[in-house]
Amino acid sequence: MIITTPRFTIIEDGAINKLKDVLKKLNLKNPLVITGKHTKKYCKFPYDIEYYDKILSQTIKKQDYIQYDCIVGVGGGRAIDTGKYLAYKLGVPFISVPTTASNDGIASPIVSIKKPSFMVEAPIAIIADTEIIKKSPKRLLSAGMGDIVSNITAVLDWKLAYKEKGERYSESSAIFSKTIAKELINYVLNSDLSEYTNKLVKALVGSGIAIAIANSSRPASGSEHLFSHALDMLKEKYNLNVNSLHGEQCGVGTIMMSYLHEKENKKLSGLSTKIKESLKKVNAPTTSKELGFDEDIIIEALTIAHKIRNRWTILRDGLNREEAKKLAEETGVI
Ligand SMILES: NC(=O)c1ccc[n+]([C@@H]2O[C@H](COP(=O)([O-])OP(=O)(O)OC[C@H]3O[C@@H](n4cnc5c(N)ncnc54)[C@H](O)[C@@H]3O)[C@@H](O)[C@H]2O)c1
Ligand SMILES: O=P(O)(O)OC[C@@H](O)CO
Ligand SMILES: [Zn+2]
Repeated sequence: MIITTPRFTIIEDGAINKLKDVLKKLNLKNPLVITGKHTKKYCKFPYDIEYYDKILSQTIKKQDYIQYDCIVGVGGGRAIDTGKYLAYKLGVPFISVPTTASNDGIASPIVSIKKPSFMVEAPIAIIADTEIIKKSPKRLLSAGMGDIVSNITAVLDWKLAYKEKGERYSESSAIFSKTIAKELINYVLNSDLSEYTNKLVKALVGSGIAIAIANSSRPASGSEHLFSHALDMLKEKYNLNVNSLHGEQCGVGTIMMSYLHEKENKKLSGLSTKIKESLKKVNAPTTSKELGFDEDIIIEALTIAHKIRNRWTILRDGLNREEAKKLAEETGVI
């Protein structure tokens, strides 16, 4: 198993201006920049630029990109994910330049733009300009909290799979991932949030690295992500016009899945409420209404989540409609 982690990680105001130095250190000379329409304004570099939706609308042919020796993703989750995917297809390194902090894709060795998500190499460098990220839409920064609290239930599910199914489990990456989430939750609940963005970026980078060390998304993706992926599936199935973000969906999923864990383990009592309070403090959604879904979609997502992928979690062989409805009601999600 080859574990790849970023060579350089820069998290500071003005970091984007160091892209040239990082390329030089890595002996990379001709990048292609992948970005989105709202974030092209940050790409003040002398390199070729393509929009991520153009890349996704066509079949990637290696010969069309032969002149580039790396890909640089500048933007939100989809821009970064598309750049990471293109780099994988071309067999060249990827440099992640997030302009917001909405999920841990900024550092993870995972491509989610194609379903199901799959492992690729970690970005060779992460350049997180906190000055730009701080100015990004607040809603995106709230969504990032959802992809961090997810680590709590992801690790609980991973431990359950180890105990009940003998699945491979890495204590070190589990503790790393869980601690990142607990630290951010405690900071959010006990502070004025003045350092929130900086701490969120570090947490998302750490979460991506925990995935790299485990060589699996297990430290950051459990039953709460199954619920989020189920919502994504239902959005497509029913052609729903709901623009909820990955992190927002995962946050609501974490409230419910931590409640299921709490019911089986007295030592966890109060966990779901604490998670909900931390999401509320950063204005992240905590109900189906705030997410934009009708109650019956939430219930249906809960009943199909366990089938999304072969990953053993607290959902075990799945909830029926009554159990799903009860869970969503008792946690205040519906
Ligand atoms: N690979 C992984 O580990 C992983 C994990 C979770 C999600 N993802 C990917 O992330 C996507 C979701 O990402 P998302 O929640 O960021 O949504 P998104 O990428 O769909 O939308 C983010 C929006 O915010 C805009 N934006 C970003 N930075 C901005 C800035 N500084 N100022 C103004 N606008 C800015 C972008 O242009 C975009 O319109 C998923 O579809 C998936 O592809 C990947
Ligand atoms: O493996 P998945 O479930 O796509 O998870 C990846 C990432 O979303 C974890 O935060
Ligand atoms: Zn996630």
